Amino acid sequence: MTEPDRDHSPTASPAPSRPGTTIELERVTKVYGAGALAVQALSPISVTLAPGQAVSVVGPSGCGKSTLMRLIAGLEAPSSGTIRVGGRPVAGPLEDLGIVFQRDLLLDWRDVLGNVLLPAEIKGLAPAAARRRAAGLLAELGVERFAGHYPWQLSGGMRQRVAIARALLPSPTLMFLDEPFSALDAMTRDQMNVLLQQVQSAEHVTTLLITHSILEAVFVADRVLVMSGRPGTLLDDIAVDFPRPRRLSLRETPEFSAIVRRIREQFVRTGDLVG
Ligand SMILES: Nc1ncnc2c1ncn2[C@@H]1O[C@H](COP(=O)(O)OP(=O)(O)OP(=O)(O)O)[C@@H](O)[C@H]1O
Repeated sequence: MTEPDRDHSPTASPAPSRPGTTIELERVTKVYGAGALAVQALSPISVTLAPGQAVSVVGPSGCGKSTLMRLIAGLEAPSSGTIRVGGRPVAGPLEDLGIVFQRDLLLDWRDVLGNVLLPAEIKGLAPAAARRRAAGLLAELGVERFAGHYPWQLSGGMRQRVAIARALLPSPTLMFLDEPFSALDAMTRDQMNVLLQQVQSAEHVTTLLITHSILEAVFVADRVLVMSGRPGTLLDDIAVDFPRPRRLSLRETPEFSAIVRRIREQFVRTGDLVG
């Protein structure tokens, strides 16, 4: 099925008035297992993400990107160091968080609207307001015409749009995306990059995007964290202040290319990329 062709207005549904949430990491490490079988996934990482900031994390396979995300989300505990979200130490799974994975995990027996409304049912949100919010998000993501379709009737890109709408339904202040577009074809992925930065701006949600794609990392984010190979630590922290909304033609500019080159050069230096 082809992607719907429409103008994705970032103002299609009202942005929440709350700002995103601050994330602070102080000398966070993670070791899996013990003794001879121990795997040091993360070396000490210290970083602070500002409310509403869109941050990409890019790094070689196995460097601990997903581990970092799971630690911040409270799905696993760090081996040492502290993580604070909204000023409070993370002590368990965060509630005020929408997560999008590479596999969309949509329920095949629920239509699109039913999938998007799932968090409202789980959290006991007011049904009428939840339906209004769902309709606004589906419009913002360009899939409102598919509200009554089932996931198996949608393309991969449309399924991920629905997964993003579902993650954002309760208006979380945090959204984490772990390789959300890596299973999509190149053109759909480009389109999803444009859409994601529009939605992120409209929703003012503090966003963490885990990706292998340097182009995607730079295009979508206000800031790119570059990680070294395992044990992962921060090699670089780059501000990306191109105005929004961004168009794909941004990728052709010398300024964009300079940031991409800077990141590539780090990986060539560490031997994670052939120069
Ligand atoms: N539950 C676990 N038990 C043991 N080792 C683990 C566990 N989870 C991750 N690891 C190891 O920790 C390291 C980092 O894994 P992680 O999945 O965070 O990396 P990643 O950068 O997200 O990788 P990829 O880009 O390939 O998805 C890897 O060596 C992995 O094998």
